[in-house]
Amino acid sequence: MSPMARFSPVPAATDPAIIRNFCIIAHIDHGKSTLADRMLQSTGVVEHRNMKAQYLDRMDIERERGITIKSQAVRMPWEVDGESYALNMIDTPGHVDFTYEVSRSLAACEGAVLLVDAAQGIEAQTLANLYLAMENDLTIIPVLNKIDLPAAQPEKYAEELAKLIGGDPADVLRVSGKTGVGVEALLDQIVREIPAPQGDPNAPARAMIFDSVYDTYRGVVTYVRVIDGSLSPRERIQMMSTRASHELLEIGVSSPEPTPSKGLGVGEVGYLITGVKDVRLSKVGDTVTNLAKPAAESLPGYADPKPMVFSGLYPIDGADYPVLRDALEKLMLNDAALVYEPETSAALGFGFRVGFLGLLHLEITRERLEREYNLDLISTAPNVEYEVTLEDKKVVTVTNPSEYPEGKIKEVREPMVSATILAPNEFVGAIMELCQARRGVLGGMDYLSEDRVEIRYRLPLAEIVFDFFDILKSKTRGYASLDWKADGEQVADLVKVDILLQGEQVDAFSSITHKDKAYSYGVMMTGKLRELIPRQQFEVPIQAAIGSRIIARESIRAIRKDVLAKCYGGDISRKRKLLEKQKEGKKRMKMVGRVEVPQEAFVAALSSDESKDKAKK
Ligand SMILES: Nc1nc2c(ncn2[C@@H]2O[C@H](COP(=O)(O)OP(=O)(O)OP(=O)(O)O)[C@@H](O)[C@H]2O)c(=O)[nH]1
Repeated sequence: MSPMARFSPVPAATDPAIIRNFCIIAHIDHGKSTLADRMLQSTGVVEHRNMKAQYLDRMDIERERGITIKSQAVRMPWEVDGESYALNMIDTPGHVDFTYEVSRSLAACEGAVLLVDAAQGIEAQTLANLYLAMENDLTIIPVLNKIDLPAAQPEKYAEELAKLIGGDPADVLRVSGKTGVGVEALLDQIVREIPAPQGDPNAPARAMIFDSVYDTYRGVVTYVRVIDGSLSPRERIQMMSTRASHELLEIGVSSPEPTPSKGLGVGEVGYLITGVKDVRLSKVGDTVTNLAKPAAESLPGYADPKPMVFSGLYPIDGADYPVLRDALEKLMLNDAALVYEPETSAALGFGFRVGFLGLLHLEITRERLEREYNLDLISTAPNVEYEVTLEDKKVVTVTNPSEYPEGKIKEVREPMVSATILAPNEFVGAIMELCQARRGVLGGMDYLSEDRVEIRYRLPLAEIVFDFFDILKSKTRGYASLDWKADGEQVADLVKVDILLQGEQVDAFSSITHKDKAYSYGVMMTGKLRELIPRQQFEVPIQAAIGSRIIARESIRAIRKDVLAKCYGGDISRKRKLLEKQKEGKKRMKMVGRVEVPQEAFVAALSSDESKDKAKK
């Protein structure tokens, strides 16, 4: 059958009975975006010749890295037994940093396609997403993808999947997003199994915002799912959390290009444009209602995304500070999860302390700043947020090691996560060893099948957020998968390690670490700096210290050479020339006390190898 054979136009007035709202949930790389592409083709909304891989991933970075960052919603027509239906598909991101996007998308659906790679089986985010879908009472359609792969084991994994959600392995659909096999049967199944949306068409309008995106030409485009009532163009709407009202300039559906419509009714998914310029005014999780006839109660919202990782961003060239400030302001219009505030560092000058959802979010933001705004940036070593209680009971929140209070400290609390790791049995020992070394506490262990195990640990966020996943992957030959979520905080034995150059503290290198790891951080950093800082006219001691106690020490020997030595002839103009030349070179140096530190030393010392690996992915 040709891809166009089953095409029928989107029905004009959408009766909720023919609407199906669904999302595709999966572990990263199990093929969501590829399957979404194939559905767009099968339903005829994207013609074959216009098709490009990952149609819905519009940002350059998304395409290059092959990952989905922003969710998208598309409406597709589909016919079953001679009846026309409107399917709203919401594509969701898969990386753990963006879990909050998944939960928002789920709340807009009645059903979810649970996609599992037929060559990999269930992974940690398969479970995490499945649990999220179950919490939202969604109908789950289990599907094995990539059955075209020679390594696919559909029988084995159908059984695993059926056992997990309760059902018959024969009911697990088998598809290939690559070849298109089984995709039409899946679309039929979506129509048959996922319930039509229910809502009161005569009630005051209530629509839930599940995404909002900044567009340079159109301002903020807000994606909503209508629960009750309807919204029409030109009416005034109200955001229920802030009571702010706006005029609806345009309303429509994405199919997949934005197509204006006469309105959106119960169960429909579409977009709104109000001329608002800041995504924070169109908050995800908020309820949109009609200003003239407002709803009494808003829909249950979801939590605001909370930044987990903080890092200082500094322009290498101090003159770029205003460019960085404007760039962050613009990025924030499009990224409600990004938070920042100005900060100054004695070593690095003026910059910003920025909060991110995770390391991938940090890397992507930094890359966008450098690429889209032509900036060269130094990012300081990332850290989590600590809560410090002083002897006088005052509580200080620390997102930057240099803010760590000097006074008498009663206790320090650090954020914790509960982590789930899935791996083949043979790696249990290696995984436990790693988690133990990261101060983890075993929560439990379950066998999913005879050769796959789910291990649960409670760990400090700081131990898991930076290089944990890379190490886990290498210890398990790439077989383990990891998912985690925030899980309160705990009191811990933490200290601040300072790095001193010739007795002068360099704030950019300070770090908050567990007491047991302070020594190794000190040794690592002093060693790195000894390599990176050139020799000076005098000897430079490099020390690592906790308070006034020195825990590691290196030193850079002095150079003997005196630049003026060769001018003993006393020619004053030659002397001056030499000194001028030296001054030029010094411009690219930062002075820390009397020590000249080249800009590159900061960049190299602060860029950990693991973040470079991430950037390559
Ligand atoms: N052989 C084969 N490869 C597939 C199939 N579906 C996807 N792939 C490949 O699997 C990889 C990941 O696919 P994506 O569609 O980008 O995965 P995703 O789940 O959307 O990834 P995120 O958006 O990052 O969560 C790509 O290299 C695809 O080409 C399939 O049915 N068969």
